[in-house]
Amino acid sequence: MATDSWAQAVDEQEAAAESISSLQINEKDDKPKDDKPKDDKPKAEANGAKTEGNGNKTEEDDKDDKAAQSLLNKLIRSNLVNTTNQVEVLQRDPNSPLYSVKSFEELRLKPQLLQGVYAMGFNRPSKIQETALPMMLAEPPQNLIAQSQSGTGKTAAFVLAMLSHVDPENKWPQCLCVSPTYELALQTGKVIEQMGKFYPEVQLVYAIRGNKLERGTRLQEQIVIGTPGTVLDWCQKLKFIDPKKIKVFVLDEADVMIATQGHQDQSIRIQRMLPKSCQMLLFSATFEETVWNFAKRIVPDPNIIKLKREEETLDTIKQYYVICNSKEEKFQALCNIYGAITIAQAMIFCHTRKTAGWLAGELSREGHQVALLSGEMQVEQRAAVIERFRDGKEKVLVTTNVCARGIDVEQVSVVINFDLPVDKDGNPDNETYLHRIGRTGRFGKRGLAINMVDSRFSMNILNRIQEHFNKKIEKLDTDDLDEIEKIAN
Ligand SMILES: Nc1ncnc2c1ncn2[C@@H]1O[C@H](COP(=O)(O)OP(=O)(O)OP(=O)(O)O)[C@@H](O)[C@H]1O
Repeated sequence: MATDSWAQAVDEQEAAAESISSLQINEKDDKPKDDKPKDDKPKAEANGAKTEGNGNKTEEDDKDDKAAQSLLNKLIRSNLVNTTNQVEVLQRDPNSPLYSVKSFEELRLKPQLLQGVYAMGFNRPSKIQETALPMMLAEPPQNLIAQSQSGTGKTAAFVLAMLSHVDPENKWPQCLCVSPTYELALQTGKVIEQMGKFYPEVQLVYAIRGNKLERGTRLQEQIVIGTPGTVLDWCQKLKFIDPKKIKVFVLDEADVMIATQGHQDQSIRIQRMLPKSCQMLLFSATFEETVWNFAKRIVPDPNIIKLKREEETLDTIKQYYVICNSKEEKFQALCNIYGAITIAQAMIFCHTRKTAGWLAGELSREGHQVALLSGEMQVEQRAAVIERFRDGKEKVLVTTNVCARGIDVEQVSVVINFDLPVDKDGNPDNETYLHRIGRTGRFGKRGLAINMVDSRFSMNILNRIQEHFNKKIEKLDTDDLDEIEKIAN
């Protein structure tokens, strides 16, 4: 599909890739192992708690790590790594974000919650769960700003923290969790319901548009999950919640809550109503530097879990790019991919509603079961589309950025960037890129991310994304079916 007009751009691409390889070598040689600024040192680390990437390993730990690594290598060599036991293998690989040395029992969860965790099929905590939970459950409560790769169990971590902190005897809201979208609030609410299944004394209420309560209501539910506007109304105007009684405040997808003007105003106004003693927990897979600094300013004395740039991408998600010359060629490439590999479910991201609508139409004509989701739809409609997709009623979801974050659908094996994510100034939107590709490869599953490049401009965006994450994105020729087949193995 590549044409001559692309030759130069491809050369630039390959040159960029080469410079990435050499960058990697330099990074290893020159960069200090821990590049966190000194004052970022988590309090809990000082207390002896283990945090990601700390240097306090004992010889015994090293031996364990080596043994785990050697077991992993053996398993890989003997082809035992398949999708069913992959999570288990990753949980024993010290380099994986799913690695843990503790069991859920050791995290001292209430028996009802332990039962909930096991009923959800979780065997061991992930790295973020193992690291963040002791910090979140410590007494006196400590604030936390935490970053961990997409799909590594952040939601489960802060849900367990909220459920642990609730006093079921007290019939009023004690934990407040704010999500950027209606769909995400619903999804997180589901996790609270599942995890709290054996803890029926704890109740949950959704502060989302459409949930109209009578004036004068005083909520009895201990956990409130919602979107910032409605939560603010419930605290301030309608007084359904007494903010002074809130013990835990969670900002999910914290970077977008801070970076988006409207969300930021509302979140800060909510925060100002909370008591000084209220624990603040901020979670996201991405924190751009300025947002990170802002977060540190608004959260008093926080514990910090931060990824190094090269840790942000997941090795379980293989990334490719395809060169095309028009949207029709991109569509053809997509058909070739579908013709060559079995795709359980796919999410396809477009830059505009118009392209998304066009693409959904073309895919339907080809016989695919397609769902279309874009920003102009009513939130309830959007939630219904996601629910159908989650249930497998449609196999392809064509969407814009509205769905880039947080949505957790295990069966998504491929993410296609039909258009690469750019911000309003035409620069690469690295954070959105990471969130989009993170819709696949959930909790150790393998995933494919395929980027469609259709101009010199988008080639440049792709190069800059590679440079940002210091991660090579391989070229894929979608005219060669054997080559496509290979990437799925
Ligand atoms: N310890 C665990 N063992 C097995 N599966 C888990 C565990 N923790 C979470 N999961 C599952 O992994 C998937 C991803 O988890 P979750 O949605 O919490 O990730 P996340 O880090 O919040 O993702 P995102 O960054 O996309 O918001 C979910 O389907 C969840 O049920």
